[in-house]
Amino acid sequence: MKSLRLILSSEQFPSNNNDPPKRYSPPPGCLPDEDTAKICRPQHVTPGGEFIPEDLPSQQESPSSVKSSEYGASYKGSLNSVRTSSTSLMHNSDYRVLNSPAGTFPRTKTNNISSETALNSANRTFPRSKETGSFMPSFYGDKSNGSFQRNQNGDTSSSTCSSGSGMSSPSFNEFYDKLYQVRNKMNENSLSSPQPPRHFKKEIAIGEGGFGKVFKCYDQDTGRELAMKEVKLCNKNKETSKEVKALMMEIKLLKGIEHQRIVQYFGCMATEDSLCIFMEYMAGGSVRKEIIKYKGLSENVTKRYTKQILEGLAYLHSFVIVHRDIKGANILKDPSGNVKIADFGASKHVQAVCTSMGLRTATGTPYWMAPEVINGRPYGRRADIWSLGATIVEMLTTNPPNHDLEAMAAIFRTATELPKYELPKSISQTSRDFIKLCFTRDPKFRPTANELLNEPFVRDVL
Ligand SMILES: Nc1ncnc2c1ncn2[C@@H]1O[C@H](COP(=O)(O)OP(=O)(O)OP(=O)(O)O)[C@@H](O)[C@H]1O
Repeated sequence: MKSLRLILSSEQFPSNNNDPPKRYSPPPGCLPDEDTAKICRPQHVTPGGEFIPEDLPSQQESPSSVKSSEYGASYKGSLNSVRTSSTSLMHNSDYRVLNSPAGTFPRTKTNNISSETALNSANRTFPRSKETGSFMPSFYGDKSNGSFQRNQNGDTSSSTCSSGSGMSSPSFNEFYDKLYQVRNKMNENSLSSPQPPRHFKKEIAIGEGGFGKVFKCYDQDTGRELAMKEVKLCNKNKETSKEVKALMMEIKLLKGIEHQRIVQYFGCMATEDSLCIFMEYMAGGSVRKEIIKYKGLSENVTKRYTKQILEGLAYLHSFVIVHRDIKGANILKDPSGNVKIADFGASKHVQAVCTSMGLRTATGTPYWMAPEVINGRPYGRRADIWSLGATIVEMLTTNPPNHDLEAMAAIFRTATELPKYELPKSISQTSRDFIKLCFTRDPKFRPTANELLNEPFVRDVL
């Protein structure tokens, strides 16, 4: 087992892409000891794959009272480590096995990624390969698809497991119990959360993503305006129905996530030929549009948005939800110029629906993605922090790091090197330091959202 642990830890960051394939799973028949099992245990609690075991706060915080010093881990000293590339304080284990498709990947090869059009078409979400869960060539093998459930005895268990047995340690059950509580809390919240419209009028299309169009809608019973993401259902089959059901379940639960920095889901509806997801209408459109319109944002606006994104992330993370696709296009503005995080939790299901219909949903790029995500390695909430760093670069310069590279080249660069970007000369050292913190290569040393909220870059922003 010791040797297995060594393999596991040596896998964290490949120094060389030519390294031979490595696997997370122990050899057949091998029972994992507790540490190994911790890493190999199927980690996703929901079919959505957003709940990923890691160090939960000893007392799960109330979703409405996210406080700093969450999750026990501290990154203190990591700014120094960023600056000096030397050692940092150790965090508690922050490894998770990611089982589900996630993130972004190139659909088409663009010859000129630096062109606005190329980047726009390339910044959509893409399901990774089911087989590998990785954006890198499939070196790393094994991914499980754990889904969280309680058995009749009230024990928590996972429906599938990549490494087999050894899963009955009390601490695992304790851990899954905590997640179960979080899930229940969401469930409770969702009962009192806003409902989808019963009668509505579809208005103009306000945007289009990789999976369908987004329309403005008018609720004919209440007079409120909403946004509706419509995914066309064609070539339906059994698998499609299953995925649609899973999506609807997930949205029902995600309705329980209510926060001023999060775009509210209202519900979901499936008709014969389409699937509609109702959410809060954000009249200001996406930050991506603002970036393009104004050819980048000022440092002050960037700080303000960053603080608000961090507040939203801290809240999502308190539910152990990893967004996995933080980027300008998923940050939406309300009429007063405040931003909220959109598109969390459901995109994987939407991808699954489209994939089940044989649609090529592959879009997007990995420019915002953390190295551990690209490598198909265990990842968690800190992957969102890396993407936030890329989003800050996007806000300040109009493009994420490595945008001058073709998507595949960018994948390799992110997997092996620090991201390349050039900030305007006028940008302060405080901002530069903050971005570097987000780009802390080792997720163990990367700060959490709550920790970042105490950084000078955002601390005093009103
Ligand atoms: N709730 C909303 N309110 C207002 N506009 C929205 C809302 N949701 C989405 N939009 C607009 O629709 C556009 C497309 O959104 P969508 O989530 O479908 O795609 P995306 O995030 O740009 O790409 P992908 O989902 O493929 O990664 C957004 O960029 C935004 O301009």
